[in-house]
Amino acid sequence: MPLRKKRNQVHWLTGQFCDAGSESMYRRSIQESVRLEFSFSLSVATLVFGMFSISDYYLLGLTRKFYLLLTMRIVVVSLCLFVAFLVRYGRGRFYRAWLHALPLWILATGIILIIPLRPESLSTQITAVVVATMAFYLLIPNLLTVVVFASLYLNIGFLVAAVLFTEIAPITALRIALLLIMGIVVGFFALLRLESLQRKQYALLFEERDQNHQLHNEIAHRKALEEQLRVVAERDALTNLNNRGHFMKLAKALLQRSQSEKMPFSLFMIDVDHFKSINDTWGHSYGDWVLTKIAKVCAESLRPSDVIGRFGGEEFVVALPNTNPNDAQIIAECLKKKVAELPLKEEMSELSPSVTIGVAATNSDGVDLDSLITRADQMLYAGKRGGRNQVVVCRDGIKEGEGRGAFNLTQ
Ligand SMILES: Nc1nc2c(ncn2[C@@H]2O[C@H](COP(=O)(O)OP(=O)(O)OP(=O)(O)O)[C@@H](O)[C@H]2O)c(=O)[nH]1
Repeated sequence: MPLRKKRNQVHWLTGQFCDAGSESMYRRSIQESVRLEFSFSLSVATLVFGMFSISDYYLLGLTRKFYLLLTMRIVVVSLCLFVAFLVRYGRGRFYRAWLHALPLWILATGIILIIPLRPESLSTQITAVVVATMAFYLLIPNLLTVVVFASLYLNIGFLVAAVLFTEIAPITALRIALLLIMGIVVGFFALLRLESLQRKQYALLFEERDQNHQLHNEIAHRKALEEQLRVVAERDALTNLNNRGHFMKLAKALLQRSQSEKMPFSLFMIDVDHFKSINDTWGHSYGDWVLTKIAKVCAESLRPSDVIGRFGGEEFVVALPNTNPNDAQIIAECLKKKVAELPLKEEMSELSPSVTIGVAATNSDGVDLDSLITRADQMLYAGKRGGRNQVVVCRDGIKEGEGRGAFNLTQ
């Protein structure tokens, strides 16, 4: 049998979970409602018990027996109401589980005590005992064992009192006993069914909650996987920048938007100078480290609206929407400066990293991303040919100047 099914198995005789852990968990979950229901049912039952003083008065008048009965009823009602209060509101040491059993025994004692005080009312008391037994079972749910013992005490005590204090024939005693047994049996099976149904319902709810939880975890796991896949599909593993494909997608959208809004758009091609010699001198892992540092400083120097990607090898590409050539040059110069100031590892102290940046800018509708990249690439190679470590700007296909200071703004 699967473990969960075994844990949720309900005992045929007690109506409780066979597994102690499940039972105590179930009890904890219903504790508050049991306390509320119990104190309410008990208060109503004891008040009804107290109201029988009216019939006592009509039958006995203001006699000694009436006063005795009245005193007994007042004591029973007061005690039971006090216990009902403790069960409902008692916290910590003022609340104990056995408080649920106590008032039932007090009430049962009260009912039994009526027989010696009013033996002539035996037939009425038989009805009262049957009704009280049913009330114990039906109005006080989730306490089957408590109720079983209290009802046995009530019924056996009542039968003994009836035999001792009334002069009934043995056959009548037997008939009363059978009637009382009937009440107990009906009450017991009614509550047993209720107890077992409630637990089965609880187990189903719990199972459902369990499955929901598993589903929730599964969804979270799939989302994390999706996110990982997205990162793999969109990001460059070394620098964590957009990879070439994703960059192209984002940059195309930015260019289209700039063109539809009639705003300028600029593009950088950035290439690390003499990167091969870095690899050759310090090894590939140091080369990787320098690449990630440069990628980081570039990404951090840009505006949130700009998009940067690794184009391949030691080459990066940046799309700058709403950026005219003048601003693009200022930004590119700033990037170049930051790369030159990069703090490096101690053993690389003689290295002064630099980048060459080719900049292409456009204002017109007809230019597509690929031709802009080609232009920026041409500027980059012009910069490399011109001695590296410089920014070369071209706008709308017209190369404006090379390096700092050689920048012509004429369109
Ligand atoms: N460590 C490392 N090296 C790479 C990576 N991608 C490309 N490279 C190396 O980068 C070097 C690029 O060399 P070149 O194309 O000759 O360019 P360069 O040495 O930077 O010279 P210039 O660009 O002309 O200044 C090659 O040696 C590649 O192997 C990478 O992800 N990690």
